[in-house]
Amino acid sequence: MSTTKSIRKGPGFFISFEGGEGVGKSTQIRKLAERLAELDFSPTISREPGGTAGAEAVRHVVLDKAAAEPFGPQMEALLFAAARLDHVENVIKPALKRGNVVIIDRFMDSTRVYQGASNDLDSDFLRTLERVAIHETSPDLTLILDMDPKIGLDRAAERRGADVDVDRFERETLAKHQARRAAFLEIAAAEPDRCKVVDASGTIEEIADEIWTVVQEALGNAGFEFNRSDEKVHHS
Ligand SMILES: Nc1ncnc2c1ncn2[C@@H]1O[C@H](COP(=O)(O)OP(=O)(O)O)[C@@H](O)[C@H]1O
Ligand SMILES: Cc1cn([C@H]2C[C@H](O)[C@@H](COP(=O)(O)OP(=O)(O)O)O2)c(=O)[nH]c1=O
Repeated sequence: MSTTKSIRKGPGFFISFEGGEGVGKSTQIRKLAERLAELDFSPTISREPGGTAGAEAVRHVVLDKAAAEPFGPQMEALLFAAARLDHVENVIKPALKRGNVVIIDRFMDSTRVYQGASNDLDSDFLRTLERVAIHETSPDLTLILDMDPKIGLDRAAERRGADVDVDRFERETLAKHQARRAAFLEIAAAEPDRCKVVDASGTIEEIADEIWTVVQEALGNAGFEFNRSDEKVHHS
């Protein structure tokens, strides 16, 4: 374990992880958090929908097929936005203000991709909700983990075990998951400064190394200093 101290300048740094089901977001967030902790960055880690008591309550409802399906797409989009607003105000903004690195498992791009695919919602409505929910708190860096959704769904099924029911978004057809993959890649192409696409089909360590390279560079560009940035951080 490195004893290197990092020097923080100015506000914190906001990283979101995005991508389809089972692409390895939680696994990679854990890995990144370990490496940041070794440099004394003590990251704040959270997920969406969720992260506060209110947002976790929304999560419980919105990911439950039986409970949420009758709501329809508008109410669903409003609930995701409500959960996000609470999370931004009570967790994300305060942590950034303290100078923390904040890592969130899914954020506004998931709404753009998942709710944005609904033909019943116009883009102005979603844009307005996004503005209301996040204000100016958009990620400094978004890591889009990309791979063939078939592999991700198989991994997610394995993780869950055969006896547990799938959540309502995982149930959908492979074609829908392919369309979401394309939608995430479109966002990345439209916002190349914020979004970096990471090939998520390699081993856990290969992907973690790639993410670490991207994050170190982004933090460096944002004015964070690593006292010994050329030294590879030892991790087990
Ligand atoms: N690179 C990888 N290769 C093989 N299995 C992986 C890899 N990354 C994650 N997994 C496994 O796939 C499953 C889904 O990973 P997870 O990180 O929970 O994905 P997500 O958070 O994107 O849904 C877990 O069982 C995890 O251990
Ligand atoms: C944050 C967010 C998630 N979702 C969906 C995507 C996921 O299917 C689900 C969250 O489930 P979760 O189990 O957290 O995701 P993962 O499959 O990546 O481990 O909610 C939306 O539809 N809109 C949103 O704004």
